[in-house]
Amino acid sequence: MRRLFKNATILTMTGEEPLRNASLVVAGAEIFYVGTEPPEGRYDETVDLSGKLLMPGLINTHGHAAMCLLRGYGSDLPLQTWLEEKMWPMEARFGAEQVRWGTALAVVEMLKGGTTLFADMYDHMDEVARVVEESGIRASLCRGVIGLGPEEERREKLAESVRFAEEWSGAADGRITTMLGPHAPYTCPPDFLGEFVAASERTGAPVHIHLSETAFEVEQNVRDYGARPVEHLDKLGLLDRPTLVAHAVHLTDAEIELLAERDVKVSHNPGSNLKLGSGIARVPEMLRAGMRPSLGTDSAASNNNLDLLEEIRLAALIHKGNTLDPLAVSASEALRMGTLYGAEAVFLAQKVGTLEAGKLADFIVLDLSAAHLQPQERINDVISHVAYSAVHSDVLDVYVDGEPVVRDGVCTRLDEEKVVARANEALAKILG
Ligand SMILES: CSC[C@H]1O[C@@H](n2cnc3c(O)ncnc32)[C@H](O)[C@@H]1O
Ligand SMILES: [Zn+2]
Repeated sequence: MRRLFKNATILTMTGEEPLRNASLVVAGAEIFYVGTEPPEGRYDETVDLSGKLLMPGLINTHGHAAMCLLRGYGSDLPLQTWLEEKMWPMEARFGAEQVRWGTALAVVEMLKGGTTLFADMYDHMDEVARVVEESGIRASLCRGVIGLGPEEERREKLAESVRFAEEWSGAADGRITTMLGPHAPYTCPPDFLGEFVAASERTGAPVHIHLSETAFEVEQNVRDYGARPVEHLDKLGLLDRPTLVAHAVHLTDAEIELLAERDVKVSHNPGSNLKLGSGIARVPEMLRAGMRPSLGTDSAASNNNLDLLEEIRLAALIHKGNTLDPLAVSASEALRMGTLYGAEAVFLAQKVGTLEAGKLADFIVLDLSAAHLQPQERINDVISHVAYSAVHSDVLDVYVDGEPVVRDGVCTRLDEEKVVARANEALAKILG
């Protein structure tokens, strides 16, 4: 299948300037051409994108999709209370059905908001993978493991994490990649984390873990293990593995240097960190140290949505306010965080994250006609429009692997009405 998208404003995310009156040619799952002089030839489909913007799909690098079922439950609590008194007791009642429909609900929301790739850490991951297969989205998945139980249970969970990573890697025509998911240094004892390091060495799977999300967690780690979480993980050899850390809010200068040196990938989750009162990550310092932090929503229970455009806007705003520096995170940097740096964070930068010939055709089309995106004269910067003004309902079409998964704001492969009904039923069942 060859498709020509023409007359668009295109943000390739390879340079600063948008291309005007530009074209994108997709052949099969790949981008064949992007620029202003499309090759002559026959196309199976030609799409006129006058008045529209075409850009790489958004990449959500940290979340727990099935927790969509817990949206609006347990709000306004700090992380530890929220987890221990609200989330974990409810999650203990989740089975495959809750994870399946909670995840489907999340995927509908993410796709419609322009997310083409999400990273997920949860239980019953076979269900999550099946939703990814069916919906057409791309995902980096790991079985999240809390290692606070008895030895036997821990061993089973680690084995399950490895089985999942090996069995699903490359599934759904390559749309699924996998990682190992020890939940956090405060839920996985050091010897257990060491076993994840060994499993990562053996399988080649990267590690996805929560890190230094709250001041409490850092103090607890010092009390329990005599080191802050970053040093703790480094001593265990975990940071020598390809690693994605979620949050990384409470870091010292030396820790930022170390994470940069180890090429550790960060998922910055501004919405969740604000809602749980965890703090504001030192993103400007990370950028100055040469790191390329990506963006995540975390779950809908702590955010309360899965809207990457909103995280881009938050990232571009909160660090200016926090540092009193309007240059702290620019609009174009925030857009890179939501696209290219996201691809790097899930180790897929060779394949997605920018629009370039040879890369996979994961892209979105935004309608620029709404009042809140005007005017569009020479002085009005389209990058600024996307970062500060665009909202999820501006997303018209979403393509993954060159195939439309959202058209005119409607999911092509998931039935939204059915997903909403089943998600509500699945939650009702466990509430009794
Ligand atoms: C073991 S599966 C994942 C596990 O993570 C929990 N979770 C959700 N949000 C957060 C967060 O912000 N920090 C730490 N842990 C979080 C979720 O409830 C699952 O149990
Ligand atoms: Zn999380």
